[in-house]
Amino acid sequence: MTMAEQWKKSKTIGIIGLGDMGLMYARIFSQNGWKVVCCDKDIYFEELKTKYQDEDFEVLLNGHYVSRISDYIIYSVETEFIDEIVKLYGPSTKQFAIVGGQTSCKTPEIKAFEAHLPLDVDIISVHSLHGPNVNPTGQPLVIIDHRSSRKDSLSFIKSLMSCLNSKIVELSYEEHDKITADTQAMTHAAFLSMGSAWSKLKVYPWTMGPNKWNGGLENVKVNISMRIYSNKWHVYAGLAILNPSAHKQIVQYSTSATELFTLMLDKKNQELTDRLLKAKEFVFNSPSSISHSKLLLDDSILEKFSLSTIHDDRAKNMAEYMGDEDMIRPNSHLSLLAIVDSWYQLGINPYDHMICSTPLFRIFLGVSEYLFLKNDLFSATIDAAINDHSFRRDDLEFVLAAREWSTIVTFENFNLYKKQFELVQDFFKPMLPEANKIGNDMIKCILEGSK
Ligand SMILES: NC(=O)C1=CN([C@@H]2O[C@H](COP(=O)(O)OP(=O)(O)OC[C@H]3O[C@@H](n4cnc5c(N)ncnc54)[C@H](OP(=O)(O)O)[C@@H]3O)[C@@H](O)[C@H]2O)C=CC1
Ligand SMILES: O=C(O)C(=O)Cc1ccc(O)cc1
Repeated sequence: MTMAEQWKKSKTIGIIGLGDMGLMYARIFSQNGWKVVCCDKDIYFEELKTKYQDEDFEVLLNGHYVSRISDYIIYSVETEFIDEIVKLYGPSTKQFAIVGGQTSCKTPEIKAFEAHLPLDVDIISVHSLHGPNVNPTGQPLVIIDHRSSRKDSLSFIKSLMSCLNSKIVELSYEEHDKITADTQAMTHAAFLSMGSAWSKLKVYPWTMGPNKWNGGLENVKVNISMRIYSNKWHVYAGLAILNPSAHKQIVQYSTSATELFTLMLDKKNQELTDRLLKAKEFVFNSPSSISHSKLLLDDSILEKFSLSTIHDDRAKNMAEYMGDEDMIRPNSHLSLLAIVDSWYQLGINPYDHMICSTPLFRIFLGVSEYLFLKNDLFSATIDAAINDHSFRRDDLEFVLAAREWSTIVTFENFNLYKKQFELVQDFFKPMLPEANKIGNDMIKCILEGSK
């Protein structure tokens, strides 16, 4: 019998926190032959026991029961509460077990483990860089071997994780937080701000008719923003507020959006063009970027993923029929210009982080790349930014929203984050199930195309 087979027979995997990610892990591990025990809060015990009675994993009363019998325990709980939860159950950890977490930000998680776990316990943490509705196959999975005193601890965790078929990336917790601040924090700031702006304007952008918010790039903005607002607020709050490296990136994003918008208002065409060309050169044409293959996310692939009931062919026909020469109005794409400007201002080469990126980050980079490298689109965008006022109100709300999010994160205000997030979420609530379906199809199509 191989070591992997022996571990499968002899080891118990414990999961504390049976929410979206905990459930995904519990299902995959148990369906692959591992013995899995899980829990959520004590108060949900009866409900969850009944709900999951036909699953291959077992639900226990609470984290004490899970901890005392498990050889590897994964805390899959809100980042904000990791310290108090590890403090509560950590002392019940089985002797010589291994403990890890799934939280999106590793500094508080590792600090909690160091503070509250017995010294005989090894610490090996994980982070699947995708949401619960994405197939883990081929997606990055970070493993952080922070403290292992036994030679086969890491091999055991890798053997367990191999059933996810993800791409394993080994990092320290500091490297993890630095990279995810560069990738996730700014990506989320952008899409959160788009959603906030639309909700302030009280528009569902996909209903605006054939010539506004129409086409592949707009579909990406809408679908990803809706996807983020379908998720739980604490996921985004935790990784933005608690990651020591993330604040600077989020503030830079709002500063870039403000400064670019000011150049547009002042009609400083040359200054805007020069600034964007410098950013373009740095992000897409520097020697290290050129060595990375481009994502080539084509507008035409994305056209069909619209929430609108008017599809693009019909939209074009209708615009022609109505004699609208311009058809789809060029957008200033402020949200995309601002992300590339932010990378440039912070000296971040986004391609360096590809091995450790989430699907949303890759898609955001892919559409930004498309905008900047397709010359006619790039110049039409700058022209629209200066001369076309049809997106001015949207851009103004977008800038205000970006600044609002950056202030909330800077002041580390979880309460305000929750309120602001849920206000927008409520506005879009009726559309979220449909948006999620289309978003999933879009992401699946893009990920399959990029393999
Ligand atoms: N969703 C995503 O896309 C991803 C999330 N992550 C990270 O994974 C972690 C879990 O996220 P996710 O599954 O989405 O969030 P969920 O809110 O769905 O799951 C967290 C669960 O932990 C429960 N919980 C809280 N306190 C305790 C406790 N004392 N004992 C047992 N369970 C407890 C929560 O209960 P209650 O709701 O009552 O508080 C909730 O059911 C987070 O840190 C997140 O940042 C990582 C990758 C992707
Ligand atoms: O892809 C994204 O950025 C998501 O929104 C899903 C997500 C959220 C939190 C994580 O820690 C990892 C992935």
